[in-house]
Amino acid sequence: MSMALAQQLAAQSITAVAEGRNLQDTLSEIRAAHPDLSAQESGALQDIAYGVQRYAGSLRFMLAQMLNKPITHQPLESLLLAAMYQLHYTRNAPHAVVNEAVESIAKIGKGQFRSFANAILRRFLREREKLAATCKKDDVAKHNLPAWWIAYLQQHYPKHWHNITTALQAHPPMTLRVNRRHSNAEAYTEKLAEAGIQAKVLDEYAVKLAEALPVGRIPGFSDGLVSVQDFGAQKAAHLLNPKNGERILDACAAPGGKTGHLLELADCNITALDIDSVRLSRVESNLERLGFKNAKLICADAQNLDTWYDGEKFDAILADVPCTASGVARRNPDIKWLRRPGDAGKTARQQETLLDALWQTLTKNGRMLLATCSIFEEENSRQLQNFLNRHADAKCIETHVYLPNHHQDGFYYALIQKQ
Ligand SMILES: C[S@@+](CC[C@H](N)C(=O)[O-])C[C@H]1O[C@@H](n2cnc3c(N)ncnc32)[C@H](O)[C@@H]1O
Repeated sequence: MSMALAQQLAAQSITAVAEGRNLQDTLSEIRAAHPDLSAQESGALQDIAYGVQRYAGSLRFMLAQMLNKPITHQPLESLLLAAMYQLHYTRNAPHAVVNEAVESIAKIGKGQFRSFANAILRRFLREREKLAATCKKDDVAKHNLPAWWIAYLQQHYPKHWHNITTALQAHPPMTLRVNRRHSNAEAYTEKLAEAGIQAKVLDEYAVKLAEALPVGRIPGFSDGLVSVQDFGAQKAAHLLNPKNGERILDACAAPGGKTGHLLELADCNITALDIDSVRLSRVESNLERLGFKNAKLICADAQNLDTWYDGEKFDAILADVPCTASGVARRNPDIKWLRRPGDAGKTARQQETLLDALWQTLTKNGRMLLATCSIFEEENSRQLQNFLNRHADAKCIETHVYLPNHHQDGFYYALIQKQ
């Protein structure tokens, strides 16, 4: 494999995120432009690209400690960060990492950065333990979160903020939901053990793998025996509690993790809606894999009722509305650096319009579950309160805040009933 290529492409992704672009989309574009990447190169690209975002606070801080003035050339900084990540967090041969990065950097501009890059990376090799120790003195470097985000957590979660920051920089767990129509967590864990895969039972139908695996290696995945779904996300369908024969709307359904779970729980009539046709096609393939053929899939903007609603009310609605995704930032670590302090307020206003439209389609005594994968209160408790203030016929039945920890991501749920 060419380490230089993986490093260069990862550096491209670091530059893209620094310019405000989403990492996942950027990596899809990079892969599409390099169809000949080997599986190993693609894996290395993924590891460096995600790793740098996960630890960008400390990597940038350590880089700054070695500079007299900030680097203003983004591609140069990106290649240095990619190499520093490899030196500090991977087992790649250090001298190969440095040599490849210096050669790539030498090709930037007129080659004026070669000796500078060589000096920086060799110094990092010698002094990285000492530099890493200095990260403890800087909050952004220590928690790998922007200062405003740390301040927000300290203010809103005075008892838990430290655990949250620790969870947000860890690698996310890989959790499976066992399809109750076929098996359960105990029995499936035995199947995993036979395949030499270590796992822990979290509840009757949830299993956490000791290590993340490609889905192709998960026994029974392609036959719908299990789905990959975070433990916190698995709470949603239980809270909505679907019953046989009910008419249920999954209003923001893609990629269909919760749609499949609702159908595993009851033989209900599901309408799964999503604004994004590409993402909606993933709902279709997920349901097909699980063997559910009767869901009605609609590509539409849920708030434009004229375009999709047939006038027949729903017994229950899952409103898994788009949000800042602050609760799942460890799965998409670029989010930490892309979000801005006012973003939760902005998404909350978009959610508001969506929730008001959906409320009109709910039957009397019906229930709507407001769900977000956020830990920002604007999108959660404040959103709920504002909703209750606007709708005299709405009553909150229960709320749940799941903070990110070693078992689950961060989620918020509010079950609201129509009076
Ligand atoms: C948090 S994700 C949903 C995750 C999904 N419920 C699951 O469990 O797999 C939010 C989804 O809302 C969709 N969305 C955003 N705005 C929408 C709108 N106005 N109408 C319908 N879907 C929308 C997005 O395309 C995205 O797929």
